[in-house]
Amino acid sequence: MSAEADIVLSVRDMHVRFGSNVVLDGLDLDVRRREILGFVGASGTGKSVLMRAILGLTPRQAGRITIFGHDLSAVDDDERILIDMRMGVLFQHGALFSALTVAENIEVPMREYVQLPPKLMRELAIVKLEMVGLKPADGDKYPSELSGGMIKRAALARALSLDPDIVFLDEPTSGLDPIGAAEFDELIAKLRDTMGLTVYMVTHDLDSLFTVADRIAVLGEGKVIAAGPLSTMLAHDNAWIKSYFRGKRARHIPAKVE
Ligand SMILES: Nc1ncnc2c1ncn2[C@@H]1O[C@H](COP(=O)(O)OP(=O)(O)OP(=O)(O)O)[C@@H](O)[C@H]1O
Repeated sequence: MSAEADIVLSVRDMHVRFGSNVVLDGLDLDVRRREILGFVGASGTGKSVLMRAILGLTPRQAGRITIFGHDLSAVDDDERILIDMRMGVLFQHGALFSALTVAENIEVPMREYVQLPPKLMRELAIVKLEMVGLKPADGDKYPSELSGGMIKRAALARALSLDPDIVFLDEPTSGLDPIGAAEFDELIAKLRDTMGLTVYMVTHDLDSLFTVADRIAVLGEGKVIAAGPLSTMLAHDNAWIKSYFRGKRARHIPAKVE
């Protein structure tokens, strides 16, 4: 496979601003098939904006997004729907519908994109629940009856509803205790290994970056200022990257340097 074919998502010269606030200023990024890419940057640098712009939820002033080989500005509505079906999203805080049960939440993308008999949708929802380590009976619960970790898992099950090729995770371990966060990281790695998923993960969680990210991209001043494995970050001389990866909080974590 050529290096180009191995790129699932590429962003070129992305510009996003809100009024005079320039957030993304000529950003380039590549995401490779089956990798777990950790995306980091100081608070407010535009990580969520970039993710939302890739998903078409935030307008961009300029830039080319190519996903699964399709230039997004050149696809028609039908092609766009097929592309959207191949992308799963876990928004920060889970964002489940509170009036729906967990199983109904997982069925939302199925109802939106494919016509399936209700019984089959329920069976598929239960398969997704089991994939993320929840029990079939959890499907009948409402989000308010779940722990924080269960909400993240349920939201992940919903992101996996249509068997996507890539999932976008916005701070998936925020709000979890260290054990819960480590279990969630393990789950993401397992799903990548078993389903061949590509994972785009915005995170502030150093443990996640040290343990499951294959590559890390750092956002600063509207651009990706560094991208590579952890070893690249640990050797980088940019001041923010140095203090983030080699600062006081990082030094206790045993690094898995390649
Ligand atoms: N809809 C919007 N309208 C106006 N400004 C916005 C909008 N969305 C984001 N911004 C601005 O874009 C900038 C980047 O925000 P963003 O949420 O992407 O940061 P982030 O890197 O994800 O931060 P954090 O790590 O704190 O979540 C901020 O200055 C924010 O105020």
